[in-house]
Amino acid sequence: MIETSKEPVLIFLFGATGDLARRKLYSALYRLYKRDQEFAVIGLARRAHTDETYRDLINDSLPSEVGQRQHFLERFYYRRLDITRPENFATLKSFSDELNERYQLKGNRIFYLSLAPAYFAEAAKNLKKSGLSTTSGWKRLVIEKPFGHDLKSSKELNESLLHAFSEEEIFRIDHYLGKEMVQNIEVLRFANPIFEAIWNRRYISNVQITLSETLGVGDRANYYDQTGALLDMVQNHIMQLLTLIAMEPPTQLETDDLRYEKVKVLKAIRPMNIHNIAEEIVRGQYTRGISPKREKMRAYLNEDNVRSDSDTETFVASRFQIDNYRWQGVPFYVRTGKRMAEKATQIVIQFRKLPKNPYFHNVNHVGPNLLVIYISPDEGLSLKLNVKANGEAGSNTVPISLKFRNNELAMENMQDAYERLIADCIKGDSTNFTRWDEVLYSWGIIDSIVDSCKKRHVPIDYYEAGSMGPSTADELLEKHGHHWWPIMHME
Ligand SMILES: NC(=O)C1=CN([C@@H]2O[C@H](COP(=O)(O)OP(=O)(O)OC[C@H]3O[C@@H](n4cnc5c(N)ncnc54)[C@H](OP(=O)(O)O)[C@@H]3O)[C@@H](O)[C@H]2O)C=CC1
Ligand SMILES: O=C1O[C@H](COP(=O)(O)O)[C@@H](O)[C@H](O)[C@H]1O
Repeated sequence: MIETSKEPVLIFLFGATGDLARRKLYSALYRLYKRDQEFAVIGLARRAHTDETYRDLINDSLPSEVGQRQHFLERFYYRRLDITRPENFATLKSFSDELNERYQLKGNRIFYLSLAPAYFAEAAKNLKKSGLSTTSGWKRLVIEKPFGHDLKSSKELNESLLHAFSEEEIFRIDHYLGKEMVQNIEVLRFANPIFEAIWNRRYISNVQITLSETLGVGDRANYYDQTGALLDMVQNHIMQLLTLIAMEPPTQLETDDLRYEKVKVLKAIRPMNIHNIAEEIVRGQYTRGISPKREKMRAYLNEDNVRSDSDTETFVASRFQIDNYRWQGVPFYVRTGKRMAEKATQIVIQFRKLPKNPYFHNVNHVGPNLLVIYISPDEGLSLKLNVKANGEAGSNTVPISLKFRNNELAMENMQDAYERLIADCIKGDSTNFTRWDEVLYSWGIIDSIVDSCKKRHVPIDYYEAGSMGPSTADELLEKHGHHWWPIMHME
């Protein structure tokens, strides 16, 4: 049983009618409620709702098997609010004091900004101006991604937030850091001395990080068409996974020890420039295609609210190089995209070949050792080895996999990413949230890509919806003597 702090809290949920709230946040709050977390929620957005119709909306967002809904729903209240109107914030003050008394919430407050990023700074400013962020308990600001749209805007955003909240009170959420197997990377690496010995350029040939999605842009084109895969997925989730794989062992597992090590990796990633960009990155966009379920899928350009001449990338593949002792010369290949053949998040660590292959007569090819970290939908690990083929001559080998799989029952009872991160926020534990300097250095790398792509006019390569991306993404690895490992499965 996972321990959550029982500190009660009043949650101000901005963007209460939005996609993220409906798809993830209400079910995460339900699970926290089931673990006896005490809270009340004021849902905030512009459209008209009464408390009752808001509770209906939440009810509809919960999975069908959820029981005991009524008591859970009763702690949700709705107030109409436009972020751009400070007077709307002022009217919340007496209501929040009333809820604080009614539910004995000790003045503790979380302001969760599940909003378009353009509103983050204004929301923080109005929270301060209205006095809502002054409270007798603790206060925390949870801020969704993306944190700015480039280095300059992220610095401006951070400065505005700091007028109302301190760095310790700002929880920049990256839901990948709440995933079970992402949190397991640190344990796998630092609790197993056998890996520490070989986790470096002498034994590792390359690292491959894949975040593939089958979904298209859906109804989020207003956001996505301005953003693209590089900013939506690489700047945050992929950079975080890469730093967890590449960081040095921290001396302790305290919040800042881990984050310092992650920042060191980000500082060592080689920025892109106009001379190398065309070699290091592939930008793709999906055309129409057929889904694995044989359904027709539209091209990105035909999706609702996408500009008809949009050159937004829905796929990115790139090679990153880390200029430090441990990783010099080891490529970190990453790829992510919408409308790909399969939904999967996995990391493959490919070890170097034998220095000399004594099994060259072997009928089977002696493949490299692979450590695969399955993040989703499968959760587990596998280590690919070569062993003697049963009953055959000793020189004949077969590949086998040693596997660990999170068992399904355990997975059902496990916290999901949002639940775990909201619980951490209530506890005041920011280990799995992004510190400001992580954001800063990550934007530095992304800016170098965006600027170089513009100057070199890196084109969009088209891929059929339902495929694994454009063929140029394969060529990106082939020219370095590597290839993408297909998505692997645990069974
Ligand atoms: N959806 C997802 O899968 C993910 C989203 N995120 C991030 O979460 C955040 C929210 O995304 P998402 O839920 O998809 O966005 P949506 O567009 O679905 O929702 C936006 C919410 O903001 C409200 N809103 C819009 N304008 C105002 C305003 N002026 N004043 C007050 N409220 C306003 C909307 O309600 P109303 O129109 O009624 O005002 C709605 O509730 C974004 O930062 C996004 O990047 C992060 C990871 C995944
Ligand atoms: O942050 C985001 O993540 C989701 C993918 O998350 P996952 O947990 O389902 O892998 C992505 O669809 C969305 O575009 C992006 O904003």
